[in-house]
This record gives sequence, C-alpha cells and structure tokens, in this order.
Amino acid sequence: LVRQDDIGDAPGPAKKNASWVWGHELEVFRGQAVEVYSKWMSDYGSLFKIRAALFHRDIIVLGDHAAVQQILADTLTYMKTPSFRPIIANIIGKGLLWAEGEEHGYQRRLLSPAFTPESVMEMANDMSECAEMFEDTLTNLVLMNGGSVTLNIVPYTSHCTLDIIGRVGFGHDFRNGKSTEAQEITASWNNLVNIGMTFAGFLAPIVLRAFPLIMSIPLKSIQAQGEVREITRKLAQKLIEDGSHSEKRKNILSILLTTKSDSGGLSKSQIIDNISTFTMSGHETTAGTLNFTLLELARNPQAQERLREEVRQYGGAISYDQVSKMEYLDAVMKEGLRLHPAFPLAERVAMKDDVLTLSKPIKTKGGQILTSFRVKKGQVFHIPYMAMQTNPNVWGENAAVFKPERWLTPCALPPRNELPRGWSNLVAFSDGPRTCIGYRLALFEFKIILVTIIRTLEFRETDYKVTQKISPTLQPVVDGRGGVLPLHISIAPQA
Ligand code: HEM
Repeated sequence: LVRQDDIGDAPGPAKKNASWVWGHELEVFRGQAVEVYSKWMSDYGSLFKIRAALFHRDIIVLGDHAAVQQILADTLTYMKTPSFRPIIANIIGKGLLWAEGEEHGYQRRLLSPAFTPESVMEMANDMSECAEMFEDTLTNLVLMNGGSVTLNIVPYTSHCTLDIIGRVGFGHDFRNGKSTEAQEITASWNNLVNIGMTFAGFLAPIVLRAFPLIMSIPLKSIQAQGEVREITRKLAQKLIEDGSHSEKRKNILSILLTTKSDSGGLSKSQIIDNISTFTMSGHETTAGTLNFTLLELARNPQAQERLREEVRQYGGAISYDQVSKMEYLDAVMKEGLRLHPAFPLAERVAMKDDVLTLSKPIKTKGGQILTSFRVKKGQVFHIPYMAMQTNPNVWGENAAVFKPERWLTPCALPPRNELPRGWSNLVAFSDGPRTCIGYRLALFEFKIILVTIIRTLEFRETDYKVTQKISPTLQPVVDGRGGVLPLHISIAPQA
C-alpha cells in the first residue's frame, strides 16, 4: 500500500530510552559527531523521529537525499531554527550565514562577485605565499627538533587559513597568526570549542529553542560565543577605518564598504557582522577539513605517497591550472570533505505546512508505506550531512573508510540517483540558495595548502586517540580537549 500520511507514526529509537527532560538529544550530544544518528539511520532508515529536549515537539532526522534537497531548495518554507540562529548571531553576528528571506537574498547577491571563478583564480598568489609560510614554519620546527616533531597541527592550519582570508577577503595581514588579532581570535575560538563540548554547550541551543529570549542570561557557553564576536567586531572596526581610505581590488571588504553609501544598502552593523562572519566561516571550516584530511593521509601512507608523487610532477609556484590537473589531489579532497564535513549537521524548521517527497519509500511503525509525507508548521528537522555521506546503505560497506580511489574508479561511486545533487554529489557545502558561498575559494585554498606542505613534509599518525565532536564545527578531540590533533611530521624522502 503506497499512500501519503503525516509522520506521527515514523520509526525511531524507543521513547522509553529517552530521558524525560533531555529526550534523545543528550545521547546524541554525548556520542561523537553524528555517531548516534548514523547508527539510528542504519537501524531505522533515512527518516526517523527522536524525542526532543525540554518537552519540545519530536524532531525528524532526515537523511533522504530527495527530501533534504527539497528542504534546502525552499528557503522560504524551511529556515534555520530558533535554537540555531541566536548562536550564529552571538558568535559571528547577523551577517550572511544568519540572514533569512529577502535580507539573505540581498546580501547574497551583493557578495557573490567576490567568489566568482575569476575572483578566486586571482587569489592564487596570496594563497601560495600563505601556504609557503605554513610550510616554512613546519619545516623549521622539524629541523629544530632534529628531523622530526610531534605537534598539534590545529593552530598552525588555522593561522594559515586565517592569513588567507585576511589577505584575499580584506586586504589585511594577520602575519602568519602572529598579529594580536590573530592570537585573540585563535584563543577565543579555542575557548568556545572547549566550552561547547561541556554540558553548558549542550544546554545553550536547546534552552534557546525553548526560550529564545534567554540570550541575556549568563550561560557560560553563550558568554564564550560573545567573546569571539567582540574580538572580530574590534577587528572589523579597524578594517573599516583602514579600508575606507585606500584603493583595493574587489574583495569582500571593498564590496561591503561600497554598499554603505548606497541608499538601501547595508547598515554599519550589518557590514561589521559580515566581516565577523567571513573572518570566522572563511577560515575555521577549511582548516578543519584540512586537519582531518591530513590525519587520514597520516593513517594511509600509500595514499599520501601517491599524492606526493602526483604533486612532485609539477615544480615551482602553483597555478590554478596546475592544481586543476591533479586528479588524485581532487579525489583526496573529496574524500576528506565526504568523511569530515566542517558542518556535520544542519537544522531547519518548517515555516508552514508542506509535503516532502522521499527518494525511497519508508515503512511507519504501523506498517504503512510512505512515498511522501505531510509536514506541519513548526516541525524541526535535523539533517545529518555527515551521516548521509557515510551511510553504508548508499556508499557500501567501506562507507566510513578513506579511499580516494573511489572517485577515480569507474562505477565505484553509488549511482547518481541515490545521491544529492550538490557539489560532487555531496552535501558538505549544503545545497540550494544557501549553499556555501565560499566553496570555490575553499576548494582552491585547500588544494594549494595541501600541495605545498605535502611535497616536502611527511605526516604520520601518533598513538593519541583522536575522536570527533561538533563544537560548533567538526573538531578533533584528544583526551577530552577539543581542537587537538597531534601529528608526527618529518621531511619527506626525495623520490
Ligand atoms: C571546506 C570548507 C568549507 C565547508 C565544508 C563549508 C560548508 C558550508 C556549509 C555546509 C554551509 C551551509 C550552512 C548552513 O546552511 O547552515 C556554508 C555556508 C556558508 N559558508 Fe561555507 N564552508 C567552507 C568554507 C567557506 C569559506 C572559505 C567561506 C568564505 C570565504 C565560507 C563562507 C560561508 C558563508 C558566508 C555561508 C553562508 C551562506 C548563505 O547562507 O548564503 N565557507 N558553508
């Protein structure tokens, strides 16, 4: 029997196992990033229901790519939730990532010229210079320590990507992470990451969902978010003062500053908030993906060697054309983004009643088969991007294994009709009108940095056990500390 019904009877984990106050959400929080959702997805399929914390209406966890695509395409019906938006506002301000509706459309159109393929190509020199400073720093540390060193790679990668967004986005020099602003950004972000992993971090979004006005109540994690914002706001003020009297090429800052004078343009606080938004989302995301990809390469010496061989075929400065030709590099990057997306989970709420169509029918607890289902206004969805990209029912038994070759072998990928339509059939950059505006920049800088360091340096795994948590982006965790990823680094042997 195929019919349309609402989702009251959807499958899902037993209610008796949910906490009275925290629902199933505490269990999800305590696991590694989307670990529990992945397990439930294999137990109950690509649509299931969980009990929400603080007596909120049940949450639908949705991994069906067609229904997810429908949600991401319709940004007027499905918006970011009341528990998610205040947190974005608090960390990076009310910029593009926060805006909804017409305001979002306006800001998006305004800022898009900074991210065209041509604009990104022009960033190659700045990116290469920053990547070379990163390579020099690591090489010096290796040499100073007698030929090899074990270090936490996280701050070094962050400094490199912060340097890049500073230069290409704002014409600002963070001096390889040494400037006061860079140090303050790193320290406040690190604090936020670690507080976010505690119970206070769990509490913040669910309390906000229940009582959206609670921002004024001194929750520790909310204060830590505010700290990051204060620091980037201070930087933004400085950039506006410096930038207004110098001629710069078209970058994020110059676009923002030109709009100020237009009638109906952005207000000063929207400009400041967008500088904060791009400073943070423009560097922590790429750095995170790079860190985990380096870990995968450290764990897979053969893949690392194959990548190095490919890179060494090209000498000297790295151009856009050169990186575009490196096929294995491209496969390594896709695999890194598939297994470790910086945003492992998205939350959306339905603003009105709707009907979502599924790519594969599901069976309700009562035995009905649904090919589509009715959504009620106010329904909250969790879309676990990371679980979708590592779902063994779609990606096969080795779904969780780092295997760049799958991108290069004919027929090794799942059939297209089982995958989302986003970049490379992944959802790492989301999809639809809110797909990551910086994805071209991210892909190019990712490749330039990886090429630059992998040609001279060798990365090996250490004995530390690295796990993954969402706080607020995907973080490596060692012994309970977030933002820690030890790697063993030495000079790579010449071929
Ligand atoms: C590997 C690196 C990156 C990944 C995996 C990534 C991923 C994402 C994802 C999944 C979203 C959608 C978030 C949501 O809907 O809640 C997003 C949005 C966004 N990203 Fe990225 N991102 C990356 C790099 C960057 C870079 C380098 C920039 C800027 C230079 C950037 C700026 C933004 C902004 C401003 C948005 C909001 C776009 C909108 O809502 O219209 N991201 N990103």
